[in-house]
Amino acid sequence: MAEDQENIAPMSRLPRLASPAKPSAIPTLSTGSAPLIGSSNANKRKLPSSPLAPPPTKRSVSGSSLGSSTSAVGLRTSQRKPSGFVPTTTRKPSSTLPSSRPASSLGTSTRRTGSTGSTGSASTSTTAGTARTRAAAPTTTARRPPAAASTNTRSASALGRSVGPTARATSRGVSPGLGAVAGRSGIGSGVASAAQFKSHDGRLENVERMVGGFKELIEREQAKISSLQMSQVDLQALLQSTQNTEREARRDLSSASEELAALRAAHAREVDDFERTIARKDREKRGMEDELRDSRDELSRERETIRQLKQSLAEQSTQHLTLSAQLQASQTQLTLVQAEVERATLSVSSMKAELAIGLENAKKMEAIAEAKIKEAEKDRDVRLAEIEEELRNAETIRRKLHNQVQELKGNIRVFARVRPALAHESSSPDALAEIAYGDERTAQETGQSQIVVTSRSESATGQSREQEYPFTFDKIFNPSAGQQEVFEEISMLAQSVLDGYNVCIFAYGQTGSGKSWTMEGGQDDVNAGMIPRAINMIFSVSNGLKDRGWKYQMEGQFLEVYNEVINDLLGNGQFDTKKHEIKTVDGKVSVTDVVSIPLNNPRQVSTLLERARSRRAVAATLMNERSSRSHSVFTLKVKGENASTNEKCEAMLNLVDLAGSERLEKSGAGENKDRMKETININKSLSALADVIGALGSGKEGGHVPYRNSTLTRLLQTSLSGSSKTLMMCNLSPLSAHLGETLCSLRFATKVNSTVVGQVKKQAAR
Ligand SMILES: Nc1ncnc2c1ncn2[C@@H]1O[C@H](COP(=O)(O)OP(=O)(O)OP(=O)(O)O)[C@@H](O)[C@H]1O
Repeated sequence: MAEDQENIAPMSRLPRLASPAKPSAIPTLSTGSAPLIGSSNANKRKLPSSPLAPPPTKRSVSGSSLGSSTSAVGLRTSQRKPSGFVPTTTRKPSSTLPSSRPASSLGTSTRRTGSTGSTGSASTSTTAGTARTRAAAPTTTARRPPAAASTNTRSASALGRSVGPTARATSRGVSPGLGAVAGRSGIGSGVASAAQFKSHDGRLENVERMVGGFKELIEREQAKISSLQMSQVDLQALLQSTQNTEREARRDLSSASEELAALRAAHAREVDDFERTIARKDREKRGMEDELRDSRDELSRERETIRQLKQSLAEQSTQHLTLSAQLQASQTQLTLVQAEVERATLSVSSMKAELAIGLENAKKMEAIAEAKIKEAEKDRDVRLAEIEEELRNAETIRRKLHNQVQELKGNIRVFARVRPALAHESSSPDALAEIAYGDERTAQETGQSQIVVTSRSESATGQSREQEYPFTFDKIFNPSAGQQEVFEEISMLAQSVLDGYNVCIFAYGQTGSGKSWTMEGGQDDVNAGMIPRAINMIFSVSNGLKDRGWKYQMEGQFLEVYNEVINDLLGNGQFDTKKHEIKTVDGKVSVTDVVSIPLNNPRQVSTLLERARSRRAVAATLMNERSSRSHSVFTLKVKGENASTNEKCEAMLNLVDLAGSERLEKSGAGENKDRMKETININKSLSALADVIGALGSGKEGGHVPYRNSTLTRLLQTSLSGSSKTLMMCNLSPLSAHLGETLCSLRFATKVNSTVVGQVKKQAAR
């Protein structure tokens, strides 16, 4: 049954394979055999992947018969590209031509053929297994073509056997099968069966022919496969050897590379060493060059030195000759000198002996002299003490005499001073007044100086009238007298303050006559006025009196009387707003609330004067651009104490710069009420001063003296009383235009000069 089924199965398939409806069996078979061919072509299909594979057009041009075309294709391919397989297989030996693949493919194709043509799968499997076994054989026996041929023969016979039984089975099976079919159909139609048998036979023949063709084809393919396998083996061997060669080459290359790297490193090291060596050599070379240069320089210097030495040697040789001659002469002279020295040595010895005796005598004389010097020094000290005593006595006598002279001269003395004409005033000769001065010698003999002022005028009848006005004073200074000359005359008076006498010096005169110049003077030392000079002198004398035991304390104040009101010129602020009153306590006049500055040196005085000057009320008038419209009073209070003689004294020096004494119409103040008031007050105070002096000069003991008529006379009361020494400096203008005022001043001064005021008294400190 199984066998029948096996036989029937192929039969049922055959019509599909070679159906009469399909006139062309080959095309049908070729379609049905596609797997076989495809299997064969599977190998071929891989070939086109090779660059050497034939173009597909050629394959399509193959013949219409499958066997012939396939064979032709296979043959053409193998014939056309016998060597083309080598590279292809060489490239893809494992994928393109696996050793087991042909067998497998063949087996597959055989199986399919078997499944197509045979009726039993067992036989097909066996055939296939045989085919696989045989197909595998060429792999191992690839190098034995005859064996392959026999294998092909066996394969072919195997195929033949597999086909044979099939055919036989078919022939056997058909009959029973057909019989059974015929039997079952009940139609015993011999004609139809015979025709079918004939048709089957024809088909079988065709199939057998095709099988024969397939066999040939398979054999050719197997031969090709064998040759390919052989090529593959060769190629694999070649590949193996190539790989080995490559590995060796790589190893060689790697070792060569390592060697090359080592060589390069060594080379680099050598290059570095070489470069370092070159650099070192360069440095050495430069050093050597420098040394060479130095050596050359040294050599040239040495040569120069040698040349100079040679020259010097030549010169010295010449000198040597000269010196040798001189030496010889000197030696001769030395001999003479030595003889002389010997003689001198002898005389020195004798002189030394004399000197020793002389020294002895000198020492004795020195001792005597020292004793005499000490004696003389003692005598000198005694004498000095005597002289100092005499000096002190003389000083005391001098001061007594001085004061006696002052007393004899009278306690009010009058000096007159004519200022020089200023630059702008002496342009015309008529500008100056005619003023004559008495003889200097006569003045020294008599102690009185004369000044004569000549006044020229015309009478009503037109006759020229000339009148001389002579005046005599204690001292008259002409325009050429300087500040120092004037001060020398008043210094003894000012110095009296240190002896305890009140002293008052005031400058009187019209505006612009030189009062301020006389009292304060200019800024420099040469032109310094009476105030700074008197204070300097007092400081200087007081310092000198320190040796005689006197110590002095001094303080200064500076007041101004303006319009009968007292201003403190040393007060605080720009203007003095305090009201000051004059009080008389114990016969001493003092002013309330005024600043009194202790003075320790003359520099403080100059600062004080400057401060007072800046605060002083100065108003411009027609007469003098720096006209002072107030009286200024500088007071220096002096307290002295002598510890050795236990004497004490206290006195004050008043230095007064009076306001201008001109008449009202001359000052030009008539047009200005303030100026008029100033002038009235100035004239009032000056006339009060004249009245006081007149009263004092009247000689009436205990008579009334109008001190209270003006602030000025009240302020100067102490200095104007009989107990003080007073000096009036009458300042005069040299201008003819001021002649009238000059005569007025001279008359006022004469009045004062004629005043004899009591006895000067020394002020004892209380
Ligand atoms: N002896 C002198 N030598 C040189 N110049 C003098 C002399 N006396 C005065 N003068 C000059 O004359 C001018 C007037 O002098 P000063 O101001 O002293 O006059 P005064 O009498 O003080 O006037 P006033 O009353 O207005 O203050 C000043 O310019 C001063 O420098």
